[in-house]
Amino acid sequence: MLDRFRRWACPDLAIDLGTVNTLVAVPGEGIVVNEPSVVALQKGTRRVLGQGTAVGKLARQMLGRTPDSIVAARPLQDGVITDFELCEAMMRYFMRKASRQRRGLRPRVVIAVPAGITPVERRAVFNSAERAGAGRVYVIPEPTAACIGAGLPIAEPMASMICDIGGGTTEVAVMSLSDIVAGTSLKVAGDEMDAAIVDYMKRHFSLKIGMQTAEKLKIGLGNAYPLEQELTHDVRGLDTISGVPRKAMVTSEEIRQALLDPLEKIIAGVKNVIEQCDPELVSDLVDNGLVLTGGGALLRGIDSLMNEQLGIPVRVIDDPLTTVARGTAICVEHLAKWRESLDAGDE
Ligand SMILES: Nc1ncnc2c1ncn2[C@@H]1O[C@H](COP(=O)(O)OP(=O)(O)OP(=O)(O)O)[C@@H](O)[C@H]1O
Repeated sequence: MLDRFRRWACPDLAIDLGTVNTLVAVPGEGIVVNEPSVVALQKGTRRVLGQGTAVGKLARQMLGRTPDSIVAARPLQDGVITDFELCEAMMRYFMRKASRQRRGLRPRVVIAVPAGITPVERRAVFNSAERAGAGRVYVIPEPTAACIGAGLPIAEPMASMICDIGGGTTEVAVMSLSDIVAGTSLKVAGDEMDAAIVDYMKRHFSLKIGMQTAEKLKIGLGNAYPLEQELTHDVRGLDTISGVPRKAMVTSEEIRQALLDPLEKIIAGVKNVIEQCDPELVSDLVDNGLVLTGGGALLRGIDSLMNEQLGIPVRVIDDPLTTVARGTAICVEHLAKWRESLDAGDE
């Protein structure tokens, strides 16, 4: 009864703290916050603009376009907190936005983090969340949350395989009997794909473009496998020879070429995880295949490329950008059942 009242007064929160996007879900309400992991600051200070509200969508609009007095920064890189203070400010803003927090009541929070996180990086997550206003904090490995969100039968004595391609990290894991039996965290994901496009445009078009333009090209034209109808797109940037702004036309074949290197690294990581598995589990994978999730799973043809290279069925989950948040929310909803297996930060 008391627990029900506490949950009503101050709902528990599920947080997918991502390099590019942060999502917060509330049991019974679904995803209530889905915003970029960006904070805008007054240059030379640690003050978040707008009295702590220049966070997320508003701050993202400022990225790369800010006047000299304003800096837009990301508190996470490669899936881990690199700016503790900013992460705390960002979490405080998102948690306030998500909960009907009453004075003095602190929500219980479950946060999804990369499986390969170090003890220091993990401690930073607990500290940031607590200082941002959380009560009891638990962390769950992202691949576990992704498998739960994807509805994979992870409690069964058979292999379920997930590859979560985010912005900063790609998490690959094979789960059986509710445990990760083999896995890896690669620091190759959406950001590295954007950087590969920036590099390609410089080398092949003598055109300097920003990371946001590269991301737009990746989303608009990006692909991993030949398309039935190839696409083209105009791109604007700075001519690196003449030093003046210029337009160029890019094709989907060229973007596919640009993305070759990061995609090869991700596929090599998946192969490496399969090699770590017992032959019995490998034989399960032949039937059950690989499930792709995270924003990178939206890259056109990535399932076909992986299927061709790995020889197992590969499918992209519906709504891959929210899988981890949805899986974390299921844990929050059944916290009494999951509590024992979650990391509560007690040394
Ligand atoms: N249609 C698309 N095609 C290719 N990539 C996409 C598409 N839509 C989004 N992305 C990419 O997905 C990435 C963000 O995915 P996601 O929100 O899953 O990452 P994250 O959780 O913030 O990162 P991480 O898990 O590494 O901390 C970005 O790099 C974005 O450019």
